[in-house]
Amino acid sequence: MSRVVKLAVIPGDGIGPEVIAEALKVLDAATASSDVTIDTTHFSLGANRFLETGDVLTDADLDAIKAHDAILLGAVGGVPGDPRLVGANIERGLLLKLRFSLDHYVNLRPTVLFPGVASPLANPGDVDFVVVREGTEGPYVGNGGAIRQGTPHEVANEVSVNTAFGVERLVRHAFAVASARPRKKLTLVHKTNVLVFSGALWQRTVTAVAAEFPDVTVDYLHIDAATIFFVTDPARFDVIVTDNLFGDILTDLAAAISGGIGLAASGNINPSGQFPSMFEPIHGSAPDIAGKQLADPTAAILSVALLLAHLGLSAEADTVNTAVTADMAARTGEARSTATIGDAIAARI
Ligand SMILES: NC(=O)c1ccc[n+]([C@@H]2O[C@H](COP(=O)([O-])OP(=O)(O)OC[C@H]3O[C@@H](n4cnc5c(N)ncnc54)[C@H](O)[C@@H]3O)[C@@H](O)[C@H]2O)c1
Ligand SMILES: CC(C)[C@H](C(=O)O)[C@@H](O)C(=O)O
Ligand SMILES: [Mg+2]
Repeated sequence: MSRVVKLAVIPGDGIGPEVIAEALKVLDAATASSDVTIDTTHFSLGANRFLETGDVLTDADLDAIKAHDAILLGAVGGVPGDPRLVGANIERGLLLKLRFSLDHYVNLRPTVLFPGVASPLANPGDVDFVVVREGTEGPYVGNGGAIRQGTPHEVANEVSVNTAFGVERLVRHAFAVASARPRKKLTLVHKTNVLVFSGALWQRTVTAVAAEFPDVTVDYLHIDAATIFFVTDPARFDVIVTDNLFGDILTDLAAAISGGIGLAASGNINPSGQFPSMFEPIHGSAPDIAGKQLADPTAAILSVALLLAHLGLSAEADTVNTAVTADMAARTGEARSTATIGDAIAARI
């Protein structure tokens, strides 16, 4: 009997719809001859929707999205600084609201330097690591405020919230990821020398959970030193566990050293399965290249592979990864449109 997967698709803004069109093309190809039917529902959400209707994410939208098995998102957000979007809070009111409401506490961001892909580093070595970024806490929670705004005496606070519950469940997940990989190495990245309260909680939690995973080697780096090693010796990393903000910044850097932001995929995972997990390229809506077919859809396509693997469709996920790997190996440096790359990858399936 055929399995039906209900997929919520949020193409979003800017290059989002362009890369999602290619991701869906590849998803179609990967599932065409399997016994899985992907039943997609498109949700028109993002800065454009806000400008048209004033809505960001209604309760009805959220309820409808929750009724799906998984979510595929392109990118949301307008031109940074667009005065019409000031106060709209698309990133917090939409993207972060989805991550928080659907309890996406694991933000999984793999980095692989694929054969044939050029890195800006002279000697990158064998780059193959995964950042396990916390997704529901840190300075992202919106615990802050400002007084005397707009005056020379303004005080603005943005509190980083770290709970024992939130840190422990994420750290345990990261250890499980590390334990399942050949090198079995986990690096905590933080700033324990300055962020002494949250740092102590993260450090203590890693030490405690390590006892459950004696096969995993544990390492620690301060965030500033980690950025050095990302550039000088990225092959040293296997699994990195870190907080929401450090993970955000590190994964754009990870993308840059492994061939560019157009190749970097991610999964916002709710491990319990209570809510649908969400898969998206790490990049944003790239207003500077939107509508020109200049965006690389590979990150969105690799996000489809993560989605398929998460749904237990590992054969289909492998098919997508193999097609992308072959396409990357065959890249000559010649510019190709977004659709040309999508077509080429779909054709390899
Ligand atoms: N997940 C998301 O929806 C998400 C993520 C990041 C940023 N944003 C939002 O997107 C908007 C633009 O943000 P930004 O400019 O800081 O970051 P961005 O990732 O959109 O763009 C940064 C640079 O990378 C390039 N780039 C991005 N994706 C690319 C691709 N697939 N192929 C080739 N080049 C690509 C862009 O052209 C730009 O030069 C903002 O509103 C921001 O808040 C959304
Ligand atoms: C748009 C923004 C809220 C988001 C984040 O900071 O998590 C983005 O940069 C990302 O990396 O997915
Ligand atoms: Mg980011």
